[in-house]
Amino acid sequence: MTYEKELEVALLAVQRASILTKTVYSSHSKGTLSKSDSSPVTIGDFGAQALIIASIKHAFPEDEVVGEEDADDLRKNEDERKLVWDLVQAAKLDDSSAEDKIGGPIKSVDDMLTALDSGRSNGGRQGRIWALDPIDGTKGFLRGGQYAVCLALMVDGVPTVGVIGCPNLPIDDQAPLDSSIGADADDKEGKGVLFGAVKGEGATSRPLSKGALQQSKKISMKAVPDVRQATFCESVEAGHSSHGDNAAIASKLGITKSSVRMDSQAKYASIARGAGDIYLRLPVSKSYEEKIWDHAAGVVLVQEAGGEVTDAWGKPLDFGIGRTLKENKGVVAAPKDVFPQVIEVVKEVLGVKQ
Ligand SMILES: Nc1ncnc2c1ncn2[C@@H]1O[C@H](COP(=O)(O)O)[C@@H](O)[C@H]1OP(=O)(O)O
Ligand SMILES: [Mg+2]
Repeated sequence: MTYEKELEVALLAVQRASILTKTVYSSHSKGTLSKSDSSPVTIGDFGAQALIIASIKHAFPEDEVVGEEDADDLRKNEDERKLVWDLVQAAKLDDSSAEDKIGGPIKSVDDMLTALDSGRSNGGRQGRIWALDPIDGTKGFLRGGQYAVCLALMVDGVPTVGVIGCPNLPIDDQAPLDSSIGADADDKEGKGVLFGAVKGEGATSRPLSKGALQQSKKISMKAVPDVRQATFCESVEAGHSSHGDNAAIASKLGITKSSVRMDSQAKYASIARGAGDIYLRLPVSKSYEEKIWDHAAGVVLVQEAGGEVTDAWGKPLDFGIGRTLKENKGVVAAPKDVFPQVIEVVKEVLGVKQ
């Protein structure tokens, strides 16, 4: 198998960071830091990014990382720095040989800040670059809903390895999907999934709490013989994806079931394992540029599970031009057999609006 070590390191790194996020999620304050309401951040975001970058740099020192966060705030604020350091020290895998593969614990506060700051790559078309969202769907995280820890390796601008940790999704790949799925504060038995995929090698899921590679099961998208029966997923936040356009598209496709709303790349993961079928993310603001870390891992997962992903005009997503998908608008993901039908209707609905 190609990229075997990359997949293993990414799975272990995301597993360890997910353990960290779960402790923050179950705390009363959810680690909220006083930043903007539109783009919230928690101590969990900083801790998870530091742990994951330290893992990558241990295994692949030459690789670059595009990470959502940096260490500027923690360098200025001693109290926040201490909170994150305590979190980072406490997050450990059960298995010490697995810990060794990702470099063991971070040794000092300085090493933590250096790791956190190593996510400043500008991305690009050449070489090996990881895209990292330590907590994707922070609004869902704060609301007590879905969130995801997302990591992808891009090789020459192409998402090639994708790993997503979803602490609040049911382990059961077949569990019926609705907007309230897993959205309870309890850390119930049966929750927490770790998804992985390598280009050309397929996609898998396994319980997040026992991340042994042997436990992985192959996942694939569901066949959709009649698009009218499809389940479509969209953002909870109306500011991230136009609920109106999504509804118009569903109605033109003859879909009568209401949408499943969930935060984060848990949507990509859910359709990849056939719990849902279609993911629509239609632009609300003309100026917003989607970030590569919000999509790279999800795209590998869906492609490897038998799906197709493009922007709202049917253009391939271009991950090779920097930290954002600036040449694309919106995202549409669906199983290959119904994709042409879906994208035609998306273009029709958006075209009518122009
Ligand atoms: N106007 C916007 N359009 C699309 N996505 C957005 C917009 N503003 C923020 N986001 C991003 O959407 C992601 C969450 O998506 P979802 O709705 O699928 O949960 C977040 O990473 C968030 O970025 P940020 O973390 O910078 O706020
Ligand atoms: Mg995000």
